[in-house]
Amino acid sequence: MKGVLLVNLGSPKSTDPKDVKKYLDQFLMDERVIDVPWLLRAFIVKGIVLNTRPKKSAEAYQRIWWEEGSPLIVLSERLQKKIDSFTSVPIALSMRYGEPSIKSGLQELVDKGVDEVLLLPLYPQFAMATTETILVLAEQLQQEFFPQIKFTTMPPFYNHPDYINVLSRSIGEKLENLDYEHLLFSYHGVPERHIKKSDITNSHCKIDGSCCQTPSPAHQFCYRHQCLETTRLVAKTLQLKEGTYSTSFQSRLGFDPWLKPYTDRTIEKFGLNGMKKMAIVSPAFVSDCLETLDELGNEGREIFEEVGGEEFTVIPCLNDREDWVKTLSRWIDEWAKQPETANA
Ligand SMILES: C=CC1=C(C)c2cc3[nH]c(cc4nc(cc5[nH]c(cc1n2)c(C)c5CCC(=O)O)C(CCC(=O)O)=C4C)c(C)c3C=C
Ligand SMILES: [Fe+2]
Ligand SMILES: [Fe+2]
Repeated sequence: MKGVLLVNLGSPKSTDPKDVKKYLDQFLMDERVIDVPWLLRAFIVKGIVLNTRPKKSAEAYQRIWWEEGSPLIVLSERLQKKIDSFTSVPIALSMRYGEPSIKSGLQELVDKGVDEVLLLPLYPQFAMATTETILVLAEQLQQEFFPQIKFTTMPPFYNHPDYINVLSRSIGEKLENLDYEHLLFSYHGVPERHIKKSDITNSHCKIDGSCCQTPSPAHQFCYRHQCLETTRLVAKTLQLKEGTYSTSFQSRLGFDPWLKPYTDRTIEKFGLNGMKKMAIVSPAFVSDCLETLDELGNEGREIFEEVGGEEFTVIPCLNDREDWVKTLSRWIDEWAKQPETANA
């Protein structure tokens, strides 16, 4: 029998700094997130980051936490429940870090008689730190605990016409009655090194002005290309005028170069240049989370207002909006109708 595992990033169990520390430890010790040799990673994470960041991050989580729990988890659960009501395929929800784990999600499906699983990472664009780490862990778990399971993986949907239509509609609805000067597409950043590591041609990705616009097999795994494509396709769908929108990358950590331009500096530059009204959307996430609610909704707004900006509109993620639920349900049903596949 076929079943689906939706996988999102995960959040700490609570806003207690101890739980935040445990979550950050699991997250940042992942070799696909901080991709340096284990000893150096342990020194950076356990010796430096975990001594300072949990308190600050816990305060940020406190600002956005809901009565039911972490927004990212609550919104992912709502999405799962709604998809469940549209399709007869069993659907489980897991988080890559924290709970519910990928192991428990697979067990839930196996207990229902599932032996063919569609892994559906809830990330539109491929990244080593998101999609790849989910697939690697799922395969490890399969080998160790679930040898009877066959996996199929949903490819990144950054340019899928259904996704682009839903995303464009969600943005269009917000912009319709909004007086704004610029729409910023702000994607979660990654270190530039990650882009080069994922380049299957070993030579294409220069992270310059043009590599992501030059066709290449590297783009199957190029996070930067995929983000720029999402922006381009939405702008085309909404007929946004050149110069009224742009792309930036948020949430950098550490001192290595990350994808540029950086969102915080871009917002600041806009305000310093006299912009008064801007809107921002974050299509690397399908569920609102710390990075949209606090980093954009609080910190981003503060930066803009400090340099003279007046209106800062954060467009929500797709969350559990009906057209998104129906799109995912349709993708799932289409996959479920296909004949059984070999182990992917
Ligand atoms: C080296 C560090 C990080 C990389 C690389 C990275 C990539 C990456 N992350 C997301 C999605 C999310 N990240 C979130 C939080 C978050 N991310 C990092 C670090 C890296 N992310 C940290 C340390 C944190 C924790 C918060 C903090 O302390 O500031 C979240 C929010 C989680 C939540 O609970 O709401 C999401 C979602 C993507 C898509 C990505 C690469 C493309
Ligand atoms: Fe992150
Ligand atoms: Fe590229």
